[in-house]
Amino acid sequence: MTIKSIRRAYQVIRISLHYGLDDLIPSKVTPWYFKLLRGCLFWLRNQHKDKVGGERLKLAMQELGPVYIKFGQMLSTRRDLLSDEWAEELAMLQDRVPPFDSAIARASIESELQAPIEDYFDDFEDIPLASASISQVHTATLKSNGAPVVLKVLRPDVEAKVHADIQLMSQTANLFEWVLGANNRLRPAEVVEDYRTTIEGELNLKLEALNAIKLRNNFLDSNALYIPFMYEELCFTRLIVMERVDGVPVSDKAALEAQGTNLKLLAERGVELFFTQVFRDNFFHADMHPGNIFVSREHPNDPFYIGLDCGIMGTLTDEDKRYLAENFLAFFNRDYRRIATLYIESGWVSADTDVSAFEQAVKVVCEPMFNKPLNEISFGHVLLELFRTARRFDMVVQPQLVLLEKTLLYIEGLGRQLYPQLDLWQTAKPFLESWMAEQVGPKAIAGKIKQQLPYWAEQLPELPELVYDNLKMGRDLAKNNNKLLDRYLKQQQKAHKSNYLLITSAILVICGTILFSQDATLWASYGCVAVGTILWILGWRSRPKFRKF
Ligand SMILES: Nc1ncnc2c1ncn2[C@@H]1O[C@H](COP(=O)(O)OP(=O)(O)OP(=O)(O)O)[C@@H](O)[C@H]1O
Repeated sequence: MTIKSIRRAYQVIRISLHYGLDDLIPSKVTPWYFKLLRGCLFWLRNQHKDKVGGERLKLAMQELGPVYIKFGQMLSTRRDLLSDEWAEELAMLQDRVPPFDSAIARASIESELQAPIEDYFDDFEDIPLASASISQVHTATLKSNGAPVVLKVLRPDVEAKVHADIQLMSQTANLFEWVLGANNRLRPAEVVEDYRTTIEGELNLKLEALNAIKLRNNFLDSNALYIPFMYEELCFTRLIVMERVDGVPVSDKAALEAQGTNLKLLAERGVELFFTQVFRDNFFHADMHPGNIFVSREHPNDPFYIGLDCGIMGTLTDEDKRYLAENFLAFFNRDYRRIATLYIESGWVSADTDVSAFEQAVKVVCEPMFNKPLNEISFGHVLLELFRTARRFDMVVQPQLVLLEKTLLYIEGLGRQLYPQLDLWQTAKPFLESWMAEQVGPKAIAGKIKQQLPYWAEQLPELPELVYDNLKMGRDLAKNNNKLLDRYLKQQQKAHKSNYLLITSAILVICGTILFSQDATLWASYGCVAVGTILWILGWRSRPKFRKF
Protein backbone atom coordinates (compact mmCIF):
# COMPACT_ATOMS: atom_id res chain seq x y z
CA MET A 1 0.00 0.00 0.00
CA THR A 2 1.36 3.38 -1.01
CA ILE A 3 0.72 6.75 0.67
CA LYS A 4 -1.34 7.68 -2.39
CA SER A 5 -3.62 4.69 -2.05
CA ILE A 6 -4.06 5.30 1.71
CA ARG A 7 -5.02 8.91 0.96
CA ARG A 8 -7.50 7.77 -1.67
CA ALA A 9 -8.98 5.18 0.73
CA TYR A 10 -9.45 7.91 3.34
CA GLN A 11 -11.08 10.15 0.73
CA VAL A 12 -13.50 7.35 -0.23
CA ILE A 13 -14.40 6.74 3.45
CA ARG A 14 -14.80 10.47 4.06
CA ILE A 15 -17.12 11.02 1.11
CA SER A 16 -19.10 7.84 1.84
CA LEU A 17 -19.72 8.90 5.45
CA HIS A 18 -20.44 12.46 4.40
CA TYR A 19 -23.29 11.22 2.22
CA GLY A 20 -24.38 8.68 4.80
CA LEU A 21 -23.78 5.66 2.58
CA ASP A 22 -23.08 3.64 5.74
CA ASP A 23 -26.77 4.09 6.68
CA LEU A 24 -27.69 2.17 3.57
CA ILE A 25 -26.29 -1.06 5.06
CA PRO A 26 -29.04 -2.64 7.18
CA SER A 27 -28.02 -2.25 10.81
CA LYS A 28 -28.55 -5.94 11.59
CA VAL A 29 -25.70 -6.86 9.22
CA THR A 30 -23.44 -3.97 10.20
CA PRO A 31 -20.65 -5.48 12.33
CA TRP A 32 -19.59 -3.82 15.57
CA TYR A 33 -16.21 -2.65 14.18
CA PHE A 34 -18.00 -0.72 11.38
CA LYS A 35 -20.16 0.97 13.97
CA LEU A 36 -17.05 1.74 16.05
CA LEU A 37 -15.21 3.24 13.05
CA ARG A 38 -18.22 5.31 12.14
CA GLY A 39 -18.46 6.51 15.77
CA CYS A 40 -14.79 7.58 15.74
CA LEU A 41 -15.34 9.55 12.55
CA PHE A 42 -18.54 11.16 13.85
CA TRP A 43 -17.73 14.61 12.44
CA LEU A 44 -17.79 13.21 8.91
CA ARG A 45 -21.24 11.68 9.32
CA ASN A 46 -24.26 12.14 7.10
CA GLN A 47 -24.80 15.74 6.09
CA HIS A 48 -27.58 14.84 3.66
CA LYS A 49 -30.21 13.18 5.82
CA ASP A 50 -32.97 14.93 3.89
CA LYS A 51 -32.05 13.15 0.63
CA VAL A 52 -33.11 9.67 -0.42
CA GLY A 53 -30.58 6.82 -0.68
CA GLY A 54 -30.24 6.83 -4.48
CA GLU A 55 -29.56 10.53 -4.61
CA ARG A 56 -26.93 10.30 -1.85
CA LEU A 57 -25.17 7.52 -3.72
CA LYS A 58 -25.27 9.57 -6.92
CA LEU A 59 -23.79 12.65 -5.21
CA ALA A 60 -21.05 10.58 -3.58
CA MET A 61 -20.08 9.02 -6.89
CA GLN A 62 -20.08 12.38 -8.63
CA GLU A 63 -17.62 13.65 -6.01
CA LEU A 64 -15.44 10.54 -6.12
CA GLY A 65 -14.59 11.16 -9.75
CA PRO A 66 -14.67 9.58 -13.21
CA VAL A 67 -14.12 5.92 -12.33
CA TYR A 68 -16.94 6.02 -9.79
CA ILE A 69 -19.15 8.03 -12.14
CA LYS A 70 -18.77 5.36 -14.79
CA PHE A 71 -19.36 2.70 -12.13
CA GLY A 72 -22.57 4.49 -11.12
CA GLN A 73 -23.65 4.61 -14.76
CA MET A 74 -23.01 0.91 -15.08
CA LEU A 75 -24.91 0.22 -11.85
CA SER A 76 -27.83 2.22 -13.21
CA THR A 77 -28.20 -0.41 -15.92
CA ARG A 78 -28.22 -3.23 -13.36
CA ARG A 79 -31.94 -3.05 -12.76
CA ASP A 80 -31.85 -6.65 -11.68
CA LEU A 81 -29.91 -5.42 -8.61
CA LEU A 82 -31.31 -1.96 -7.95
CA SER A 83 -34.81 -0.62 -7.61
CA ASP A 84 -36.06 1.59 -10.45
CA GLU A 85 -35.77 4.76 -8.31
CA TRP A 86 -32.12 4.11 -7.51
CA ALA A 87 -31.33 3.17 -11.10
CA GLU A 88 -32.96 6.37 -12.38
CA GLU A 89 -30.94 8.51 -9.95
CA LEU A 90 -27.66 6.89 -11.00
CA ALA A 91 -28.52 7.18 -14.70
CA MET A 92 -28.36 10.96 -14.22
CA LEU A 93 -24.60 10.83 -13.53
CA GLN A 94 -22.81 12.95 -16.10
CA ASP A 95 -19.54 11.75 -17.55
CA ARG A 96 -18.50 15.16 -18.90
CA VAL A 97 -15.33 16.39 -17.23
CA PRO A 98 -13.11 19.45 -17.82
CA PRO A 99 -10.82 18.95 -20.82
CA PHE A 100 -7.14 18.29 -20.34
CA ASP A 101 -4.48 20.57 -21.79
CA SER A 102 -4.32 20.37 -25.59
CA ALA A 103 -0.48 20.40 -25.38
CA ILE A 104 -0.75 17.06 -23.52
CA ALA A 105 -3.20 15.78 -26.12
CA ARG A 106 -0.82 16.79 -28.92
CA ALA A 107 2.15 15.11 -27.20
CA SER A 108 0.14 11.94 -26.67
CA ILE A 109 -1.05 11.86 -30.30
CA GLU A 110 2.48 12.43 -31.62
CA SER A 111 3.86 9.71 -29.40
CA GLU A 112 1.34 7.22 -30.88
CA LEU A 113 1.91 8.39 -34.46
CA GLN A 114 5.68 8.63 -33.86
CA ALA A 115 5.54 11.76 -36.01
CA PRO A 116 4.46 15.39 -35.72
CA ILE A 117 0.71 15.97 -36.02
CA GLU A 118 1.31 18.16 -39.09
CA ASP A 119 2.69 15.14 -40.98
CA TYR A 120 -0.80 13.60 -40.99
CA PHE A 121 -3.33 16.32 -40.23
CA ASP A 122 -4.26 19.90 -41.12
CA ASP A 123 -6.44 22.17 -38.98
CA PHE A 124 -5.99 20.23 -35.74
CA GLU A 125 -8.43 21.92 -33.32
CA ASP A 126 -6.94 22.49 -29.87
CA ILE A 127 -10.32 23.02 -28.26
CA PRO A 128 -11.78 19.53 -27.89
CA LEU A 129 -15.15 18.62 -29.35
CA ALA A 130 -15.88 16.53 -26.26
CA SER A 131 -14.08 15.52 -23.12
CA ALA A 132 -15.04 12.46 -21.10
CA SER A 133 -13.49 10.54 -18.23
CA ILE A 134 -11.48 8.16 -20.39
CA SER A 135 -10.76 10.16 -23.50
CA GLN A 136 -10.96 13.45 -25.32
CA VAL A 137 -12.08 14.08 -28.90
CA HIS A 138 -10.43 16.63 -31.25
CA THR A 139 -11.30 17.51 -34.83
CA ALA A 140 -8.87 17.84 -37.77
CA THR A 141 -8.69 17.14 -41.49
CA LEU A 142 -6.59 14.45 -43.08
CA LYS A 143 -3.56 15.81 -44.89
CA SER A 144 -3.69 13.08 -47.55
CA ASN A 145 -7.24 13.75 -48.83
CA GLY A 146 -8.70 16.65 -46.85
CA ALA A 147 -11.34 14.41 -45.23
CA PRO A 148 -12.80 15.73 -41.96
CA VAL A 149 -11.86 13.41 -39.10
CA VAL A 150 -11.94 13.18 -35.33
CA LEU A 151 -9.07 12.01 -33.14
CA LYS A 152 -10.01 10.25 -29.92
CA VAL A 153 -7.13 10.21 -27.46
CA LEU A 154 -6.89 8.68 -23.98
CA ARG A 155 -6.49 10.97 -20.97
CA PRO A 156 -2.96 11.14 -19.54
CA ASP A 157 -2.32 8.54 -16.82
CA VAL A 158 -5.88 7.30 -17.10
CA GLU A 159 -4.74 3.65 -16.99
CA ALA A 160 -2.92 4.08 -13.65
CA LYS A 161 -5.84 6.02 -12.13
CA VAL A 162 -8.40 3.46 -13.26
CA HIS A 163 -6.31 0.56 -11.98
CA ALA A 164 -5.75 2.21 -8.58
CA ASP A 165 -9.46 2.99 -8.15
CA ILE A 166 -10.56 -0.43 -9.33
CA GLN A 167 -8.10 -2.07 -6.95
CA LEU A 168 -9.57 -0.15 -4.04
CA MET A 169 -13.12 -0.88 -5.17
CA SER A 170 -12.30 -4.53 -5.44
CA GLN A 171 -10.81 -4.63 -1.91
CA THR A 172 -13.86 -2.80 -0.54
CA ALA A 173 -16.18 -5.18 -2.38
CA ASN A 174 -14.34 -8.18 -0.94
CA LEU A 175 -14.67 -6.67 2.52
CA PHE A 176 -18.43 -6.24 2.02
CA GLU A 177 -18.67 -9.74 0.65
CA TRP A 178 -17.09 -10.98 3.85
CA VAL A 179 -19.29 -8.79 6.07
CA LEU A 180 -22.53 -9.63 4.26
CA GLY A 181 -21.74 -13.33 4.02
CA ALA A 182 -21.54 -15.66 1.03
CA ASN A 183 -25.30 -15.79 0.48
CA ASN A 184 -25.86 -12.09 0.01
CA ARG A 185 -27.80 -11.13 -3.10
CA LEU A 186 -25.85 -7.97 -3.94
CA ARG A 187 -22.65 -9.88 -4.71
CA PRO A 188 -20.45 -6.75 -4.65
CA ALA A 189 -17.28 -8.59 -5.70
CA GLU A 190 -19.01 -9.95 -8.79
CA VAL A 191 -20.38 -6.53 -9.73
CA VAL A 192 -16.96 -4.90 -9.40
CA GLU A 193 -15.31 -7.67 -11.46
CA ASP A 194 -17.88 -7.11 -14.17
CA TYR A 195 -17.09 -3.40 -14.13
CA ARG A 196 -13.36 -4.08 -14.22
CA THR A 197 -13.75 -6.07 -17.45
CA THR A 198 -15.81 -3.31 -19.03
CA ILE A 199 -13.61 -0.39 -18.10
CA GLU A 200 -10.36 -2.17 -18.90
CA GLY A 201 -11.76 -2.88 -22.38
CA GLU A 202 -12.48 0.84 -22.78
CA LEU A 203 -8.85 1.66 -22.04
CA ASN A 204 -7.84 0.01 -25.32
CA LEU A 205 -9.03 2.29 -28.10
CA LYS A 206 -7.68 -0.06 -30.76
CA LEU A 207 -10.26 -2.60 -29.61
CA GLU A 208 -12.97 0.02 -30.04
CA ALA A 209 -11.72 0.71 -33.59
CA LEU A 210 -11.77 -3.00 -34.47
CA ASN A 211 -15.30 -3.34 -33.09
CA ALA A 212 -16.40 -0.32 -35.14
CA ILE A 213 -14.89 -1.83 -38.30
CA LYS A 214 -16.73 -5.09 -37.73
CA LEU A 215 -20.05 -3.40 -37.00
CA ARG A 216 -19.62 -1.07 -39.99
CA ASN A 217 -19.01 -4.07 -42.28
CA ASN A 218 -22.11 -5.81 -40.91
CA PHE A 219 -24.23 -2.77 -41.81
CA LEU A 220 -22.55 -1.59 -45.01
CA ASP A 221 -25.69 -2.17 -47.07
CA SER A 222 -28.07 -1.08 -44.34
CA ASN A 223 -30.38 1.91 -44.50
CA ALA A 224 -30.78 1.84 -40.72
CA LEU A 225 -27.29 2.27 -39.26
CA TYR A 226 -24.12 4.08 -40.26
CA ILE A 227 -20.82 3.60 -38.43
CA PRO A 228 -18.05 6.10 -39.23
CA PHE A 229 -15.08 4.85 -41.22
CA MET A 230 -12.00 4.05 -39.10
CA TYR A 231 -8.55 4.92 -40.44
CA GLU A 232 -7.10 1.66 -39.22
CA GLU A 233 -3.50 2.53 -40.00
CA LEU A 234 -3.89 5.52 -37.62
CA CYS A 235 -5.53 3.53 -34.81
CA PHE A 236 -3.51 2.56 -31.74
CA THR A 237 -4.14 1.67 -28.10
CA ARG A 238 -4.21 5.32 -26.99
CA LEU A 239 -5.37 7.02 -30.20
CA ILE A 240 -7.93 6.35 -32.90
CA VAL A 241 -8.78 8.38 -35.98
CA MET A 242 -12.17 8.17 -37.67
CA GLU A 243 -14.41 9.91 -40.15
CA ARG A 244 -16.16 12.94 -38.69
CA VAL A 245 -19.92 12.58 -38.89
CA ASP A 246 -22.71 15.04 -38.41
CA GLY A 247 -26.14 14.24 -37.01
CA VAL A 248 -28.88 15.25 -34.59
CA PRO A 249 -28.51 13.76 -31.09
CA VAL A 250 -31.18 11.09 -30.79
CA SER A 251 -32.40 12.56 -27.50
CA ASP A 252 -33.21 15.88 -29.21
CA LYS A 253 -36.73 15.01 -30.30
CA ALA A 254 -37.63 18.66 -30.92
CA ALA A 255 -34.80 19.00 -33.46
CA LEU A 256 -35.80 15.73 -35.12
CA GLU A 257 -39.39 16.92 -35.40
CA ALA A 258 -38.26 20.30 -36.69
CA GLN A 259 -36.37 18.70 -39.58
CA GLY A 260 -39.38 16.48 -40.36
CA THR A 261 -37.82 13.11 -39.43
CA ASN A 262 -40.13 10.16 -39.88
CA LEU A 263 -40.16 9.19 -36.21
CA LYS A 264 -42.26 6.06 -36.70
CA LEU A 265 -39.78 4.65 -39.18
CA LEU A 266 -36.86 5.72 -37.00
CA ALA A 267 -38.35 4.01 -33.93
CA GLU A 268 -39.01 0.81 -35.89
CA ARG A 269 -35.51 0.86 -37.30
CA GLY A 270 -34.10 1.01 -33.78
CA VAL A 271 -35.85 -2.21 -32.77
CA GLU A 272 -34.99 -3.77 -36.14
CA LEU A 273 -31.33 -2.88 -35.59
CA PHE A 274 -31.27 -4.53 -32.21
CA PHE A 275 -32.73 -7.80 -33.43
CA THR A 276 -30.50 -7.83 -36.52
CA GLN A 277 -27.41 -7.34 -34.40
CA VAL A 278 -28.40 -10.02 -31.90
CA PHE A 279 -30.03 -12.68 -34.06
CA ARG A 280 -28.35 -12.20 -37.46
CA ASP A 281 -24.83 -11.03 -36.54
CA ASN A 282 -24.47 -12.08 -32.93
CA PHE A 283 -22.55 -8.84 -32.34
CA PHE A 284 -24.37 -5.95 -30.74
CA HIS A 285 -23.52 -2.43 -29.64
CA ALA A 286 -23.98 -2.56 -25.88
CA ASP A 287 -23.27 1.04 -24.92
CA MET A 288 -26.29 2.67 -26.47
CA HIS A 289 -26.66 5.85 -24.51
CA PRO A 290 -27.89 9.10 -26.08
CA GLY A 291 -24.35 10.55 -26.40
CA ASN A 292 -23.43 7.68 -28.69
CA ILE A 293 -26.39 7.77 -31.07
CA PHE A 294 -27.16 10.41 -33.65
CA VAL A 295 -29.71 10.62 -36.45
CA SER A 296 -28.95 11.57 -40.06
CA ARG A 297 -29.84 15.12 -41.13
CA GLU A 298 -30.39 14.35 -44.81
CA HIS A 299 -33.51 12.54 -46.16
CA PRO A 300 -35.67 12.95 -43.01
CA ASN A 301 -38.19 10.61 -44.59
CA ASP A 302 -35.66 7.82 -44.71
CA PRO A 303 -33.71 8.43 -41.50
CA PHE A 304 -30.86 6.29 -40.24
CA TYR A 305 -28.88 6.09 -37.01
CA ILE A 306 -25.24 7.03 -36.69
CA GLY A 307 -23.52 4.95 -34.03
CA LEU A 308 -20.40 6.04 -32.16
CA ASP A 309 -18.24 4.53 -29.45
CA CYS A 310 -18.11 0.79 -30.05
CA GLY A 311 -16.08 0.25 -26.87
CA ILE A 312 -18.58 -2.19 -25.35
CA MET A 313 -20.01 -4.87 -27.63
CA GLY A 314 -22.00 -7.96 -26.70
CA THR A 315 -22.21 -11.45 -28.17
CA LEU A 316 -24.32 -14.45 -27.21
CA THR A 317 -23.64 -18.14 -27.62
CA ASP A 318 -26.12 -20.21 -29.65
CA GLU A 319 -27.18 -21.81 -26.37
CA ASP A 320 -27.93 -18.42 -24.81
CA LYS A 321 -29.95 -17.42 -27.86
CA ARG A 322 -31.95 -20.64 -27.77
CA TYR A 323 -32.68 -20.34 -24.05
CA LEU A 324 -33.65 -16.71 -24.54
CA ALA A 325 -36.03 -17.50 -27.37
CA GLU A 326 -37.54 -20.34 -25.34
CA ASN A 327 -37.91 -18.02 -22.37
CA PHE A 328 -39.92 -15.58 -24.47
CA LEU A 329 -42.02 -18.40 -25.91
CA ALA A 330 -42.73 -19.86 -22.49
CA PHE A 331 -43.55 -16.38 -21.19
CA PHE A 332 -46.08 -15.67 -23.97
CA ASN A 333 -47.46 -19.14 -23.31
CA ARG A 334 -47.72 -18.36 -19.59
CA ASP A 335 -45.83 -21.57 -18.96
CA TYR A 336 -44.02 -20.49 -15.81
CA ARG A 337 -42.98 -24.02 -14.94
CA ARG A 338 -41.11 -24.15 -18.23
CA ILE A 339 -39.38 -20.83 -17.47
CA ALA A 340 -38.24 -22.19 -14.11
CA THR A 341 -36.90 -25.41 -15.66
CA LEU A 342 -35.19 -23.47 -18.47
CA TYR A 343 -33.24 -21.47 -15.92
CA ILE A 344 -32.10 -24.70 -14.32
CA GLU A 345 -31.31 -26.48 -17.61
CA SER A 346 -29.23 -23.54 -18.79
CA GLY A 347 -27.28 -23.55 -15.52
CA TRP A 348 -28.24 -19.91 -14.84
CA VAL A 349 -29.63 -21.05 -11.48
CA SER A 350 -28.37 -24.05 -9.58
CA ALA A 351 -29.79 -27.53 -10.14
CA ASP A 352 -31.05 -27.80 -6.56
CA THR A 353 -33.33 -24.73 -6.89
CA ASP A 354 -36.87 -25.32 -5.66
CA VAL A 355 -38.66 -25.42 -9.03
CA SER A 356 -42.14 -24.90 -7.61
CA ALA A 357 -41.12 -21.89 -5.54
CA PHE A 358 -39.28 -20.43 -8.52
CA GLU A 359 -42.27 -21.08 -10.80
CA GLN A 360 -44.55 -19.33 -8.30
CA ALA A 361 -42.23 -16.31 -8.04
CA VAL A 362 -42.04 -16.04 -11.85
CA LYS A 363 -45.82 -16.25 -12.07
CA VAL A 364 -46.26 -13.44 -9.56
CA VAL A 365 -44.17 -11.02 -11.62
CA CYS A 366 -45.21 -12.15 -15.12
CA GLU A 367 -48.94 -12.62 -14.79
CA PRO A 368 -49.77 -8.90 -14.28
CA MET A 369 -47.94 -8.10 -17.53
CA PHE A 370 -50.75 -9.78 -19.44
CA ASN A 371 -53.10 -7.03 -18.34
CA LYS A 372 -51.66 -5.11 -21.28
CA PRO A 373 -52.22 -5.90 -24.97
CA LEU A 374 -49.53 -8.09 -26.55
CA ASN A 375 -48.07 -5.27 -28.66
CA GLU A 376 -47.31 -3.24 -25.55
CA ILE A 377 -45.38 -5.93 -23.72
CA SER A 378 -41.73 -4.95 -23.64
CA PHE A 379 -39.26 -7.76 -24.27
CA GLY A 380 -36.69 -5.90 -22.17
CA HIS A 381 -39.09 -5.61 -19.27
CA VAL A 382 -39.91 -9.32 -19.43
CA LEU A 383 -36.22 -10.18 -19.28
CA LEU A 384 -35.59 -7.70 -16.51
CA GLU A 385 -38.36 -9.12 -14.32
CA LEU A 386 -37.20 -12.67 -14.99
CA PHE A 387 -33.61 -11.81 -14.06
CA ARG A 388 -34.74 -9.96 -10.95
CA THR A 389 -36.72 -12.98 -9.86
CA ALA A 390 -33.93 -15.37 -10.73
CA ARG A 391 -31.49 -13.34 -8.66
CA ARG A 392 -33.62 -14.07 -5.62
CA PHE A 393 -32.91 -17.70 -6.43
CA ASP A 394 -29.17 -17.03 -6.64
CA MET A 395 -28.87 -16.74 -10.40
CA VAL A 396 -25.25 -16.69 -11.47
CA VAL A 397 -24.76 -13.36 -13.24
CA GLN A 398 -24.47 -13.73 -16.99
CA PRO A 399 -22.73 -10.49 -18.08
CA GLN A 400 -23.66 -11.05 -21.73
CA LEU A 401 -27.34 -11.34 -20.82
CA VAL A 402 -27.20 -8.29 -18.59
CA LEU A 403 -25.76 -6.34 -21.56
CA LEU A 404 -28.50 -7.67 -23.77
CA GLU A 405 -31.26 -6.82 -21.32
CA LYS A 406 -29.95 -3.30 -20.77
CA THR A 407 -29.62 -2.68 -24.54
CA LEU A 408 -33.07 -4.07 -25.23
CA LEU A 409 -34.62 -1.91 -22.51
CA TYR A 410 -32.85 1.12 -23.88
CA ILE A 411 -33.84 0.50 -27.50
CA GLU A 412 -37.46 -0.16 -26.61
CA GLY A 413 -37.53 2.93 -24.37
CA LEU A 414 -35.99 5.02 -27.14
CA GLY A 415 -38.47 3.66 -29.68
CA ARG A 416 -41.42 4.50 -27.43
CA GLN A 417 -39.99 7.95 -26.74
CA LEU A 418 -39.64 8.68 -30.46
CA TYR A 419 -42.98 7.15 -31.39
CA PRO A 420 -45.25 6.28 -28.46
CA GLN A 421 -47.56 4.00 -30.53
CA LEU A 422 -44.64 1.76 -31.57
CA ASP A 423 -45.82 -1.86 -31.90
CA LEU A 424 -42.91 -3.80 -30.47
CA TRP A 425 -44.24 -7.23 -31.33
CA GLN A 426 -44.95 -6.42 -35.02
CA THR A 427 -41.52 -4.82 -35.37
CA ALA A 428 -39.65 -7.67 -33.78
CA LYS A 429 -41.67 -10.42 -35.49
CA PRO A 430 -39.83 -10.63 -38.86
CA PHE A 431 -36.50 -11.05 -37.10
CA LEU A 432 -37.72 -13.71 -34.72
CA GLU A 433 -39.42 -15.41 -37.67
CA SER A 434 -36.32 -15.61 -39.77
CA TRP A 435 -34.27 -16.73 -36.78
CA MET A 436 -36.77 -19.47 -36.02
CA ALA A 437 -36.77 -20.43 -39.72
CA GLU A 438 -33.04 -20.92 -39.41
CA GLN A 439 -33.56 -23.06 -36.34
CA VAL A 440 -36.18 -25.34 -37.85
CA GLY A 441 -35.85 -24.90 -41.65
CA PRO A 442 -34.22 -27.38 -44.06
CA LYS A 443 -30.95 -25.45 -44.15
CA ALA A 444 -30.68 -25.78 -40.40
CA ILE A 445 -31.34 -29.51 -40.62
CA ALA A 446 -28.50 -30.03 -43.09
CA GLY A 447 -26.20 -27.81 -41.03
CA LYS A 448 -27.08 -29.57 -37.80
CA ILE A 449 -26.46 -33.03 -39.23
CA LYS A 450 -23.02 -32.01 -40.39
CA GLN A 451 -22.18 -30.29 -37.14
CA GLN A 452 -23.64 -32.80 -34.73
CA LEU A 453 -22.90 -36.14 -36.36
CA PRO A 454 -20.03 -37.14 -34.03
CA TYR A 455 -22.08 -36.09 -30.99
CA TRP A 456 -25.19 -37.99 -32.07
CA ALA A 457 -23.14 -41.08 -32.86
CA GLU A 458 -22.02 -41.02 -29.23
CA GLN A 459 -25.49 -40.27 -27.88
CA LEU A 460 -27.38 -42.71 -30.09
CA PRO A 461 -28.72 -44.92 -27.29
CA GLU A 462 -30.27 -41.87 -25.62
CA LEU A 463 -31.63 -40.38 -28.81
CA PRO A 464 -35.24 -41.54 -28.56
CA GLU A 465 -35.47 -40.17 -25.03
CA LEU A 466 -34.01 -36.82 -26.05
CA VAL A 467 -36.39 -36.56 -28.96
CA TYR A 468 -39.25 -37.51 -26.67
CA ASP A 469 -38.24 -34.77 -24.22
CA ASN A 470 -38.22 -32.18 -26.96
CA LEU A 471 -41.52 -33.32 -28.38
CA LYS A 472 -43.05 -33.40 -24.94
CA MET A 473 -41.84 -29.90 -24.33
CA GLY A 474 -43.46 -28.89 -27.60
CA ARG A 475 -46.69 -30.63 -26.60
CA ASP A 476 -46.73 -28.93 -23.22
CA LEU A 477 -46.34 -25.59 -24.89
CA ALA A 478 -48.91 -26.43 -27.54
CA LYS A 479 -51.62 -26.67 -24.89
CA ASN A 480 -51.74 -22.97 -25.29
CA ASN A 481 -54.42 -21.59 -27.53
CA ASN A 482 -52.19 -18.87 -28.93
CA LYS A 483 -52.25 -19.46 -32.70
CA LEU A 484 -48.80 -18.13 -33.32
CA LEU A 485 -47.17 -20.40 -30.79
CA ASP A 486 -49.17 -23.36 -32.01
CA ARG A 487 -47.82 -22.96 -35.50
CA TYR A 488 -44.31 -22.51 -34.30
CA LEU A 489 -44.52 -25.57 -32.07
CA LYS A 490 -45.93 -27.73 -34.83
CA GLN A 491 -43.08 -26.68 -37.05
CA GLN A 492 -40.65 -27.47 -34.29
CA GLN A 493 -42.13 -30.93 -33.69
CA LYS A 494 -41.93 -31.66 -37.40
CA ALA A 495 -38.35 -30.46 -37.42
CA HIS A 496 -37.43 -32.71 -34.49
CA LYS A 497 -38.99 -35.70 -36.20
CA SER A 498 -37.33 -34.95 -39.48
CA ASN A 499 -33.99 -34.26 -37.76
CA TYR A 500 -34.19 -37.59 -35.98
CA LEU A 501 -34.87 -39.50 -39.19
CA LEU A 502 -32.17 -37.68 -41.14
CA ILE A 503 -29.56 -38.11 -38.42
CA THR A 504 -30.36 -41.81 -38.01
CA SER A 505 -30.21 -42.30 -41.79
CA ALA A 506 -26.82 -40.59 -41.97
CA ILE A 507 -25.50 -42.79 -39.15
CA LEU A 508 -26.80 -45.95 -40.89
CA VAL A 509 -25.18 -44.97 -44.19
CA ILE A 510 -21.88 -44.31 -42.41
CA CYS A 511 -22.12 -47.65 -40.57
CA GLY A 512 -22.84 -49.37 -43.91
CA THR A 513 -19.80 -47.78 -45.49
CA ILE A 514 -17.57 -48.76 -42.57
CA LEU A 515 -18.83 -52.37 -42.68
CA PHE A 516 -18.22 -52.45 -46.41
CA SER A 517 -14.66 -51.11 -46.07
CA GLN A 518 -13.90 -53.72 -43.40
CA ASP A 519 -15.01 -56.58 -45.65
CA ALA A 520 -17.94 -57.41 -43.39
CA THR A 521 -20.84 -59.41 -44.77
CA LEU A 522 -22.24 -57.62 -47.75
CA TRP A 523 -25.89 -57.99 -46.74
CA ALA A 524 -25.21 -56.14 -43.49
CA SER A 525 -23.61 -53.16 -45.21
CA TYR A 526 -26.20 -53.05 -48.03
CA GLY A 527 -28.94 -53.40 -45.40
CA CYS A 528 -27.64 -50.41 -43.46
CA VAL A 529 -27.40 -48.27 -46.60
CA ALA A 530 -30.87 -49.34 -47.81
CA VAL A 531 -32.59 -48.66 -44.47
CA GLY A 532 -30.61 -45.42 -44.18
CA THR A 533 -31.81 -44.33 -47.62
CA ILE A 534 -35.45 -45.08 -46.79
CA LEU A 535 -35.19 -43.14 -43.53
CA TRP A 536 -33.52 -40.27 -45.38
CA ILE A 537 -36.44 -40.10 -47.86
CA LEU A 538 -38.94 -40.20 -44.99
CA GLY A 539 -37.01 -37.56 -43.06
CA TRP A 540 -36.69 -35.31 -46.07
CA ARG A 541 -40.39 -35.59 -46.91
CA SER A 542 -41.42 -34.84 -43.35
CA ARG A 543 -39.23 -31.76 -42.98
CA PRO A 544 -41.24 -28.64 -42.04
CA LYS A 545 -42.04 -26.07 -44.66
CA PHE A 546 -41.47 -22.86 -42.86
CA ARG A 547 -44.49 -20.63 -42.98
CA LYS A 548 -44.92 -17.08 -41.85
CA PHE A 549 -46.91 -16.71 -38.65
N1 LIG B 1 -16.79 10.37 -35.49
C1 LIG B 1 -17.30 11.41 -34.83
N2 LIG B 1 -17.83 12.45 -35.51
C2 LIG B 1 -18.36 13.51 -34.85
N3 LIG B 1 -18.39 13.64 -33.52
C3 LIG B 1 -17.88 12.65 -32.78
C4 LIG B 1 -17.29 11.49 -33.39
N4 LIG B 1 -16.85 10.67 -32.42
C5 LIG B 1 -17.15 11.27 -31.25
N5 LIG B 1 -17.76 12.45 -31.46
C6 LIG B 1 -18.27 13.40 -30.43
O1 LIG B 1 -17.53 13.18 -29.24
C7 LIG B 1 -18.42 12.76 -28.18
C8 LIG B 1 -17.70 11.72 -27.31
O2 LIG B 1 -17.36 10.61 -28.13
P1 LIG B 1 -17.34 9.12 -27.55
O3 LIG B 1 -18.67 8.80 -27.03
O4 LIG B 1 -16.77 8.24 -28.57
O5 LIG B 1 -16.30 9.35 -26.35
P2 LIG B 1 -16.21 8.67 -24.94
O6 LIG B 1 -15.00 9.24 -24.31
O7 LIG B 1 -16.27 7.20 -25.09
O8 LIG B 1 -17.49 9.19 -24.19
P3 LIG B 1 -18.49 8.35 -23.28
O9 LIG B 1 -17.64 7.61 -22.30
O10 LIG B 1 -19.36 9.41 -22.66
O11 LIG B 1 -19.24 7.45 -24.22
C9 LIG B 1 -19.65 12.23 -28.88
O12 LIG B 1 -20.80 12.35 -28.07
C10 LIG B 1 -19.71 13.13 -30.10
O13 LIG B 1 -20.32 14.35 -29.76
